[in-house]
Amino acid sequence: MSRQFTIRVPATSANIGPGFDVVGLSLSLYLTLTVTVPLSPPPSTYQPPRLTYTGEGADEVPLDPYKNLTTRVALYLLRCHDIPSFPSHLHIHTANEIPFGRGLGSSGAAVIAGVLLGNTLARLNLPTERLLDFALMVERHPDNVTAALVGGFVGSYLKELDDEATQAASVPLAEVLPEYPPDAGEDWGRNPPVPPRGIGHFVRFGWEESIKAVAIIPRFELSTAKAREVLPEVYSRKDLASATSVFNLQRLAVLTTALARSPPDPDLIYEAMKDRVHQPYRKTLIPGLPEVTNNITPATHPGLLGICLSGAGPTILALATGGFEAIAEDARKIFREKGVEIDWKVLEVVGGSAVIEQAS
Ligand SMILES: Nc1ncnc2c1ncn2[C@@H]1O[C@H](COP(=O)(O)OP(=O)(O)OP(=O)(O)O)[C@@H](O)[C@H]1O
Ligand SMILES: N[C@@H](CCO)C(=O)O
Repeated sequence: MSRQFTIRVPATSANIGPGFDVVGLSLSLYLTLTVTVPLSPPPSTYQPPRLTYTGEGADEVPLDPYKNLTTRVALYLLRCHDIPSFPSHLHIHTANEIPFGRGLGSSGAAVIAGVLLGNTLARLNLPTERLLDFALMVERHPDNVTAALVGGFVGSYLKELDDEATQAASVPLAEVLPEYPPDAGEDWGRNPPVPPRGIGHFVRFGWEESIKAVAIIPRFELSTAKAREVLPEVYSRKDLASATSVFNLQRLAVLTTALARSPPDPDLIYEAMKDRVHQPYRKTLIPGLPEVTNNITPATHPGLLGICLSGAGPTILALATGGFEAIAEDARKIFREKGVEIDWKVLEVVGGSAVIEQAS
């Protein structure tokens, strides 16, 4: 006899141009975990989870449960609730459609899957806001994880915490997700830091359902860490006064409502999806980025609404109501001139994560 449940987490695109670290959109590519928990495992010795995996990232993802991001996050949640280890003889099969390191929120999805895995295994029934606290202890910008958890077009901020809570939320990642010893047994030493309550806050914006997302996905990986390293450590006073921050704030304020309007207005949205905070710096890592975003416009490509870098890149996200193939194939030509090959998909904006218990 066994208990079986499935966890399904969508891909996400963060930023949508001006909303750096603020907005995210959940998209119809999924990370799916099928979890089997034996109800009466052999009594003899403890057996750690057995991981199997198919799909995107299969050639690089660790199958050791003490090294894999999803299971390490699940163990973090369990240990914060005084549960020292996974149930014995657990089997977790992952089927993944979200490419790694492309700006489609693969790590955010893996973190949310881990939080939901811990929550469901231990039947903790934590509310969404508390699940988000745990996710934010691992992935410290809220845009991807919030959209992956709650779904849709979402804006989020991190609450200003008091000194004690700020310290608790800023512990090094190595303490949240320690390197477990290779001969991991029952005794892990002291428990990891429990997240303060109410770190992340969010709101779901409206979304006009005729708008689809064309993901133009270069065939190379770019880690978020590397794409954050190229951002300036300090923005100048001139940048903050006008050129950068006001430019982005003006556009973001318009964008959050413009994407809910029917029919969507391409002139308004194309301009509102421009950015000066992160994309100009990331072009050094993504050959063809400015050429694609400047040359594919509503005037040249009817149906296009706006175009931006997806998350930390290298994927380009085009929001459109039609003309998908022309948008993607013209982007392909521009990228090819720079020596970059791409794949593309038309994605829907979807709901958030789901956990489905199978009747046993
Ligand atoms: N399903 C998964 N299982 C385990 N680890 C994963 C999984 N998906 C992603 N990861 C880890 O996350 C890394 C990619 O994270 P990274 O933040 O660099 O990019 P991304 O999340 O795909 O893009 P972005 O944050 O810009 O949307 C992978 O190299 C891998 O280490
Ligand atoms: N807001 C993040 C998203 C990537 O995880 C960034 O652009 O770096």
